[in-house]
Amino acid sequence: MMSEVRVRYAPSPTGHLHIGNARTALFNYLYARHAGGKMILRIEDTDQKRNVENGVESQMKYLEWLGIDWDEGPGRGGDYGPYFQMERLDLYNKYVNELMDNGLAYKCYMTSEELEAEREAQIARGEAPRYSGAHRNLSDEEQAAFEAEGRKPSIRIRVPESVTYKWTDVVKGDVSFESKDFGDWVIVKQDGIPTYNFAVVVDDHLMKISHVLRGDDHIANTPKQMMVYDALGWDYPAFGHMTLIYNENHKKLSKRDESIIQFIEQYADLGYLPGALFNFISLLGWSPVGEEEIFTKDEFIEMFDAGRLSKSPAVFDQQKLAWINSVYMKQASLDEVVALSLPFLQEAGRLPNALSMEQADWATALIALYKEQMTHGAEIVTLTDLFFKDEVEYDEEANAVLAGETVPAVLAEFKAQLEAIEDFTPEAVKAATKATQKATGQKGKNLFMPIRVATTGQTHGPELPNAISLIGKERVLARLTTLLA
Ligand SMILES: Nc1ncnc2c1ncn2[C@@H]1O[C@H](COP(=O)(O)OP(=O)(O)OP(=O)(O)O)[C@@H](O)[C@H]1O
Repeated sequence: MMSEVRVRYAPSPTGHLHIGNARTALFNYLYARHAGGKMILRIEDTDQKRNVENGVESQMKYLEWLGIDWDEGPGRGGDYGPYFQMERLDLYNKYVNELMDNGLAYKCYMTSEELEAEREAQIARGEAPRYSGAHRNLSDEEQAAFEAEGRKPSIRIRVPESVTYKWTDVVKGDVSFESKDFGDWVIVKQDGIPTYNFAVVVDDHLMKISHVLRGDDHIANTPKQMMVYDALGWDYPAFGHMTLIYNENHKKLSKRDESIIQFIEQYADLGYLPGALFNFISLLGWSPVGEEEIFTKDEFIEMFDAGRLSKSPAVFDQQKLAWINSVYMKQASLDEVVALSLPFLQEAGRLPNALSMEQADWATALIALYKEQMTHGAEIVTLTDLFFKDEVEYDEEANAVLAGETVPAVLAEFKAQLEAIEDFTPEAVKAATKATQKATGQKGKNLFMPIRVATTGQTHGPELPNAISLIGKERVLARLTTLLA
């Protein structure tokens, strides 16, 4: 019987969740859910200098926002809270001691200055720098002397001399590394905290992880981790190293890159829909069979096949994300799109926070007008600019339309028709347009373009009678008066 599929997403809380991290989390999630297995979240917080405030909360909050959940953990604020490595130090120590007792790990007292000098000398000799093994075989007396000097040891694993570490990677196929290319490396730092590559192995083993799926920035860590599996007599999990997500300048997305909008939180704050992000990220470095690109989460779970993971890096294309989000906005109900967009109009001071019934109806009609073309919630503010100001600006294209010979007659008639309207509804505006056509003999482009441009300042835009009705009688008449003066 195949053992249960158990995967994990293991971020360091050194920043916020970006599109690249989220892709790694999401593929683990799809892999687990497709196989009916388990997903585990583990926070790798041992590099304490690099941890940022709220890093953990933010990682968890935006995984959940995306719809990625996990199955077990000791809990922090809930049954399924993640595992935290800093809460597991005793466990790591137990295995460090086991290796020390077996002679597979040892104390090294070299200072950072001594290590640096060793490195420089190796580089000067044209050798690849690596730990020389100087403290591999210290006697008890030598160790005691270093202790007496007040030196604090780190602990290094003994790397075997000529072992080939090879595995069949879920993504990359056969991969191998030679042990001779590694010096004995540190498993416990001088401050007593285990290093990443050691803690990961203890955790992956104890958490019974069956498949380690991570970004290929980790590929050179895998042979080191295999050394720990071997030293502790444990079986390896399957490894899969997914290609990374690059930005449009072909640089790896990194938590520290502030030049592009790349954090999930930023997209949530801009009024993107979680389902759209989930859909978009699922297509980064993975493709379903066929041309279709819009799928629900359940469909992705059903279809997911690690054999279709791409072998070349995927580029994060913000325009494609905007397009996918616009598809989701079209599919969403008007209520959902209003709930998503209205707060942006309120934050921008366009509408009060507490709306009267009339204001709420007006805002709903306004948002409905743009629902089909919006790419995200925040965009409503710029899209609807013309509804909130008295004067509109006419650009070159607009002025060219307004310079038409028959335009003054059309606008004068239209203005007269609007003045007579009592209830300024889209239907009434439509009727006024018809009446203008009759009175002036102008139709088609010659009728609609001057009216559209004069009232909105734009040559393209949403449903015209609705837009004019929402701009309001007073403002529309003022615009026409200014133009006709
Ligand atoms: N650009 C990326 N594309 C895909 N996966 C990534 C990318 N960057 C990181 N990952 C993956 O995200 C997971 C969490 O990694 P980690 O928390 O170290 O984030 P990080 O973004 O690499 O951090 P930093 O940029 O600060 O080094 C790892 O599996 C890593 O391989």
